[in-house]
Amino acid sequence: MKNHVEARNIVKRFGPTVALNGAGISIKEGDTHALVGRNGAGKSTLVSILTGLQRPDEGEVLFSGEAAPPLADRDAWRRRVACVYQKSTIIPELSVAENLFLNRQTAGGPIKWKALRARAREVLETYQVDIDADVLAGDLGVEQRQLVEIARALSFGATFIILDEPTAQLDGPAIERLFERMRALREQGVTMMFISHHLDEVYEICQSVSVFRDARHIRTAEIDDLPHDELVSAMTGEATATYTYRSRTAGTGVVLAAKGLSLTGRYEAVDLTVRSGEIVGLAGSGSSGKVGLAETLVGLRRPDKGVVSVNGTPIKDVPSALKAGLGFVPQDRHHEGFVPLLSIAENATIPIAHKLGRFGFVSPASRRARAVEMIKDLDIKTEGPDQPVGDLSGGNAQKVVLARALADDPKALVVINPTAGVDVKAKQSLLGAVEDAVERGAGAVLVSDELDDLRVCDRVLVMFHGRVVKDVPRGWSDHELVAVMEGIEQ
Ligand SMILES: Nc1ncnc2c1ncn2[C@@H]1O[C@H](COP(=O)(O)OP(=O)(O)OP(=O)(O)O)[C@@H](O)[C@H]1O
Repeated sequence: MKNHVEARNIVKRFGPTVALNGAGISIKEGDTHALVGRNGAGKSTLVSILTGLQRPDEGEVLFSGEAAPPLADRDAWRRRVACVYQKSTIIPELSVAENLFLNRQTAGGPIKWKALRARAREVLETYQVDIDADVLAGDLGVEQRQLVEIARALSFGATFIILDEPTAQLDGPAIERLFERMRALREQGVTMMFISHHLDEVYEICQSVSVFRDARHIRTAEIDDLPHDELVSAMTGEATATYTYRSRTAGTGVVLAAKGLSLTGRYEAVDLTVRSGEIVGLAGSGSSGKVGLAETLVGLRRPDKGVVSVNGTPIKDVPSALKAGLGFVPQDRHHEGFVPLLSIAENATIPIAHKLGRFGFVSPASRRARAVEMIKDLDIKTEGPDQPVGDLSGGNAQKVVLARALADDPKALVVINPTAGVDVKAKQSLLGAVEDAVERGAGAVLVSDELDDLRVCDRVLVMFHGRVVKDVPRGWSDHELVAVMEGIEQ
């Protein structure tokens, strides 16, 4: 079989950072090929080069043995390759039909809306996407948005699709549906590159894999020839021990409490207490209400009924929650998590600004010193504390968000999917940092779609259709927890 896609000897620099250093990839026609590597290894940079969004400083890209088109010829690129990005490129204010035909070269003249809608319906039908072309894209969930993006990609004629962490925001059943679709696409001859930090997914859906480390290509193998531990050591350059979950005894002081909390359409009648020295997990499927509940606990949402108190103080919004001693990692780090133009030092230390200097003055030196400490603790890959967070790789930006939540030595901590987009090894430092904070006396709520994250919890509250249905103590099996999450068992 010929190679469908090849990148050879790619060098890409961003100022002093070498994001790709002579790296390459070669993907066989019809393969679903994984690209794996630690945060900052250069995966997204390769994606931007393979999709013609960035020009490499050196090296070349070939499609079916032919040189890639000039960067300016967007349509020629769209016919060869498409990408479903981590961050949706769908425009929420437009309808699904408009999104499908966005940027498409038309014969000129005014847009014919009726014809456009009809063509959109045809595209959706061809690719078996069961979504109304007239609805606003902003009203679609993550899963549906991805399907629209995939249909859009295929309708340009692309036979190579890159899926950049497509599962990061999906729950278990939605991931399975995505995999079903990927298998069907593969049967139709579509070649795919799949990026994920979940190695079990790589083993489930891919036939071959390339590993990048520190801007270089390390290894390519058939998936069956590369056992899990070898894959992890290719990624990290060392043997990595499995995480040891620590045991602890909760204190008596309640640091976070909710009583009779309800928010119409999201969750109902929730009572919750978190004590100092304990981690309480919140688990449930996408529609369980867990994220809505967590967002209420931090003051991002106002409940219709009930009260939340942090350290005994009732809160009404985010500032009052922070003042009462809360630290939190939001679900959508791109919107609420950090300020991209500010440096790591500034982002990571915003909540401790009042502690670092006297009379409200934060000395750049102490801010820098604290940031350097956090960069080391959380293993953030960066040029240094003065680098803007917007320039960091996705996973490293996520670490800055956690660093910020922890900076003020919070009494109560609420973290929503803190390890999303974070590599295998870095996950351990993040979970370790949460466990450290709890050992220092904080109480934490950890909301996660990942069973491995939930294992650090002393108990897990499982939500189903807006209600807490079970309080599961430590020591559960995957099967047991999933059965409760899916409403099969109580
Ligand atoms: N626009 C930019 N300006 C400066 N540096 C950048 C820019 N984009 C990427 N980098 C740097 O290039 C390196 C590679 O980043 P890249 O986003 O490709 O990593 P990644 O493998 O996709 O990581 P992740 O798993 O966290 O998404 C990182 O050190 C990053 O900080």
